[in-house]
Amino acid sequence: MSDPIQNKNVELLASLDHINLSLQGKTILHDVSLQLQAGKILTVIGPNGAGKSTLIRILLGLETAQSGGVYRKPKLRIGYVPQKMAIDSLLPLTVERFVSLSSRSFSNTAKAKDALEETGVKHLAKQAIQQLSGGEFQRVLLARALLRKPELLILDEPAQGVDVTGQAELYEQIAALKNTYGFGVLMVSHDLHLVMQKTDQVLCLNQHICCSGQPDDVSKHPEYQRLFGNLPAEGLAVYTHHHNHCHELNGDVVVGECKHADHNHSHHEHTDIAIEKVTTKEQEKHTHG
Ligand SMILES: Nc1ncnc2c1ncn2[C@@H]1O[C@H](COP(=O)(O)OP(=O)(O)OP(=O)(O)O)[C@@H](O)[C@H]1O
Repeated sequence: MSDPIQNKNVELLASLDHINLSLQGKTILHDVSLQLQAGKILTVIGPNGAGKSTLIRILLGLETAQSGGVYRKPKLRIGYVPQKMAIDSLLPLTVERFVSLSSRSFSNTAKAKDALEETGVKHLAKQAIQQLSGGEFQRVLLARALLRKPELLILDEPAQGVDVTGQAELYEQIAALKNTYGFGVLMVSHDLHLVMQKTDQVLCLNQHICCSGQPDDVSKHPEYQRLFGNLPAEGLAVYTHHHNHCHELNGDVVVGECKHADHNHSHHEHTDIAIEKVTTKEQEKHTHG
């Protein structure tokens, strides 16, 4: 984001400054800048393979950019809700224990319960972590992140596996928690319409920053329109691809073997529209195909 901070009173928590990263000869991020401020929600949207998770990894210090600057406020406390987390199905682990284990004060289950209450899943405290639904698990991960008393909360697709009503509630809750605690939020999302309502700034990423700004402005931007626009809100389903199949470039599901080794990403290498209008029939194909 090239705009300078307008309000000097807003606390800068972290920033990326003209970040460039290539991996195995492929550009992953090109000249990406952003600023994260206390009390503000920045949402990064972009098609699969756009570099959203990589951008988070750079902010967290897990990946190093080839050029550009990364700033984190000294001793910045970051709460992180990952995109996915594998938990051993045989591990006897209650929700309460899972949350308290990840805290520095791991013996304090009272704090874990408070955090679970804040995210609306206290009633699940004694349940086995493996038995949770997708939406419940995301709320447990959110509770776990809150225990760190974050100044910056980073969420990588927090609403995956959550139905539309649940997604709206989750974004509502994140915004409410942000208002209560005043932390800054960086969120990666595919949920264009829902996310727009709760975010202060949107950054549309596709290796480079296609456009950024306030949600209303971004949604009218030609680059945003090219990537996500001209699709009616009604009947539009944007979903994360956890594939057991491949697509043709036109979006059709390939019957038979995938041509590419990495079929999770290969079909997203083109830079045009990478979201699909899913009709009931197509959804059925995805479910059963
Ligand atoms: N270690 C690596 N080596 C080579 N390429 C990589 C590596 N890690 C990630 N990539 C590639 O970088 C690109 C960006 O990946 P990233 O996970 O950041 O995208 P994303 O926007 O989060 O995608 P999604 O929405 O599918 O989660 C992808 O094309 C991915 O295949």
